[in-house]
Amino acid sequence: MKIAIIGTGNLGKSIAKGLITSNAITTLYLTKRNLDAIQEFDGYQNVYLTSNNAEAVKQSDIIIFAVQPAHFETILRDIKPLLTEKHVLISTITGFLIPKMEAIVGSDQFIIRAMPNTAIAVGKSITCLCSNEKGAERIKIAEAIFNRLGTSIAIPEKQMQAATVVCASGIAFWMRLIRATTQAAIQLGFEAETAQDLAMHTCEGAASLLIATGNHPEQEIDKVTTPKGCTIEGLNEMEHKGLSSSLIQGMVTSFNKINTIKTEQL
Ligand SMILES: NC(=O)C1=CN([C@@H]2O[C@H](COP(=O)(O)OP(=O)(O)OC[C@H]3O[C@@H](n4cnc5c(N)ncnc54)[C@H](O)[C@@H]3O)[C@@H](O)[C@H]2O)C=CC1
Ligand SMILES: O=C(O)[C@@H]1CCC=N1
Repeated sequence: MKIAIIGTGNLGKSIAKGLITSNAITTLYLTKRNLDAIQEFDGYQNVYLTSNNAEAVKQSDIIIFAVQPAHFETILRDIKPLLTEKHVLISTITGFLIPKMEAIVGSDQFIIRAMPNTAIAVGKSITCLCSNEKGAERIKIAEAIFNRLGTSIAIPEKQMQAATVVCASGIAFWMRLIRATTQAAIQLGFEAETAQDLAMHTCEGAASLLIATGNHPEQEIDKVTTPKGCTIEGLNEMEHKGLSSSLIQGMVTSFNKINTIKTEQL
């Protein structure tokens, strides 16, 4: 696959790492205005670094946009004359709706929106996808790419904002939980490095159990909570302090914020 990433920042770099590691590319063009920050990709076979978006678009079939929302419209207008029937446009841009993209490049383009997260760098992103009518003909290509870099799921565009909070921002939420459990482990006597190992592998184990079994979290909790034991004592104390409520309220607040920000201000 000949892929270009337009805007190789935090997310673009994560996607690039995933694509390179999984050998998913024939050629990969990475664009950024200042190339200093992406020199780590210099020297990989068939990976080209450039600040010339037009060049990257001309040389590629699949164009993944990962710029800040405020920059996207200008970039789309600039590359519009270069688009041909080979191009599939995949936008990761938060809050930039398909009708707005169609108004710029036309509804006859293959347009897909993807909401991955930074775990794409290690092939573990859950990526939500939606497309315009034309793009539905190419959604399989997007699924093929993102399934190599984790798991993908097709959703209606109206759920993309919620997917952003749950999956993209979700990485930050889970990191904070891992950090908090690490701090607790240190207080309980582990060295910092060991404490983090214990916290992150336990987190991975919990998620893997649910993925492998399809069980509900409470089924797995029931297996751990010995009557009158330490687990239920700790769990109930966390709930008295508002653990579940705090997470739910935080995510709803995050969602409300996304819905109030105009694309130009994001
Ligand atoms: N960071 C994340 O975890 C996620 C981000 N997103 C979306 O992805 C987009 C990018 O987010 P980040 O990577 O966090 O932002 P970022 O600011 O780290 O990266 C954007 C990159 O685009 C480059 N850029 C700006 N103008 C350009 C141009 N004209 N040509 C080429 N490159 C240009 C910038 O130099 C920068 O490196 C945003 O729209 C965000 O909503 C979506 C899901 C997750
Ligand atoms: O925090 C943000 O607004 C963006 C959207 C998802 C990840 N970063």
